[in-house]
Amino acid sequence: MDSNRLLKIGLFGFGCVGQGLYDILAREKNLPYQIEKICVKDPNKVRPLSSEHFSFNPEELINNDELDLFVEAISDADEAYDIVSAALRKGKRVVTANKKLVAYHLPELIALQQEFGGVLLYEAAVAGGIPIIRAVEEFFSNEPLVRVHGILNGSSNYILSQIFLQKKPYAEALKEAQDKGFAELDPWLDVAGADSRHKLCILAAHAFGRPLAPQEVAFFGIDYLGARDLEFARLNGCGIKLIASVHLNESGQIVPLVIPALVNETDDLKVVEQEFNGVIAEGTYSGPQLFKGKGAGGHPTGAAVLSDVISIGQGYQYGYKKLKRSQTQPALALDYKIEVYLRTADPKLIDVLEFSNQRNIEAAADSDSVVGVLTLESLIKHQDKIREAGAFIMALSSDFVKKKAVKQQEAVALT
Ligand SMILES: NC(=O)C1=CN([C@@H]2O[C@H](COP(=O)(O)OP(=O)(O)OC[C@H]3O[C@@H](n4cnc5c(N)ncnc54)[C@H](OP(=O)(O)O)[C@@H]3O)[C@@H](O)[C@H]2O)C=CC1
Ligand SMILES: N[C@@H](CC=O)C(=O)O
Repeated sequence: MDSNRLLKIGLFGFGCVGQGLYDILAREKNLPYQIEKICVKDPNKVRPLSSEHFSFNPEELINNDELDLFVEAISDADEAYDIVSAALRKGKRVVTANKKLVAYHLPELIALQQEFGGVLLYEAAVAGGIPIIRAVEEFFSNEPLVRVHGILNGSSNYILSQIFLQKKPYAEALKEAQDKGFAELDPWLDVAGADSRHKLCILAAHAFGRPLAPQEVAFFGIDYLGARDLEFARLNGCGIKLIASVHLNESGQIVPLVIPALVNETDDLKVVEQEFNGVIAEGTYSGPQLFKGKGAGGHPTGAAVLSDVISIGQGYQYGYKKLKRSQTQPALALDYKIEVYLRTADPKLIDVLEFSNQRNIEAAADSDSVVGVLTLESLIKHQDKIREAGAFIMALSSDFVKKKAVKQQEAVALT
């Protein structure tokens, strides 16, 4: 292939991410890439480009052999799966930003690449503009990682910043995250922790050679955060961040979890505000390194997609080095213990969870708050009950390790 030739891109999706990529390519005129055709869904939508740029039929793009590579940036993970797997079956090169698609189908997507000779990159799917997949895949390819943890969802981090720094109500902050294009089409994915879970599953494959199925990972979010929880955090001199974390315990078993956590002033993640993400990759020898950058938004995500486009154009593909080297797949460390705070209107939930070292923090007319120790098994098993009860649960530290002194809380009136 002529290395100076303009490479033609077939783009799926022209929302926040698709337009972000388009805009960057329009500004960076020296790059030998051109978006040739864009597939979207709604024929009645008013577009910023003329109609000849668009198609409403994914197959028209997939079957167009003049296109050199594809970028998939649509909002529907199931339809994205159809598009990406069809393109890989034709041996095409594909870049996707869709974390749910990758988290649910990674082993199959790897197999499709091997069988048909296509390539799939997805840097934008985890932590937006931060090159964290490339860092754990390449920089840490030989150094064992102790832990990877951090803030992987820009919308919920934006909401928490607005609540803590600007004292805005939750609903207003969520609306802003949606208006700015940070949130998923279904924002439950962001605020309930499901989007962070998808990203954690992908990270675990590259960091520990252990692709996690989303069903294996317990997830909790900020959707039930209330005034009493904010007061509890403030009383302890802490903020709250939505943390996704994965590490191996002393027996080599894996501990994945998504859960809000208290962060104090000395926590490296405390400085990560607004739509930024922060990921700490802790190498056995290199120690902890904080990667901080914009986790959502058209330009940061478009830039990550563009980096993949350029890399794929230059022949790069993931080596899945740790995955290929791993002899056995670590089991979940079900007996792993984690210190948490729980506030619930259903006192029976506290009994069901089987806390150890339980201490009562507050008994109010409408809810009880306790701190204590729960096992990973209890969190996995009872996560639906916790959600259904509308309870708010958070870890007492962002790495689940450092013990925190928790002050007794006076009853505070809900505002
Ligand atoms: N927003 C962000 O900051 C980030 C988003 N992502 C991921 O990137 C992807 C896109 O997100 P985002 O740009 O925010 O989403 P938007 O909702 O802004 O845009 C989605 C686009 O997908 C198109 N679309 C939906 N279904 C289909 C379909 N079946 N066929 C063709 N086109 C379709 C829509 O078409 P139409 O215009 O006709 O409605 C729209 O153009 C998602 O997977 C998201 O999780 C990843 C990182 C960051
Ligand atoms: N909705 C996501 C977008 C990027 O992945 C987020 O808020 O982080």
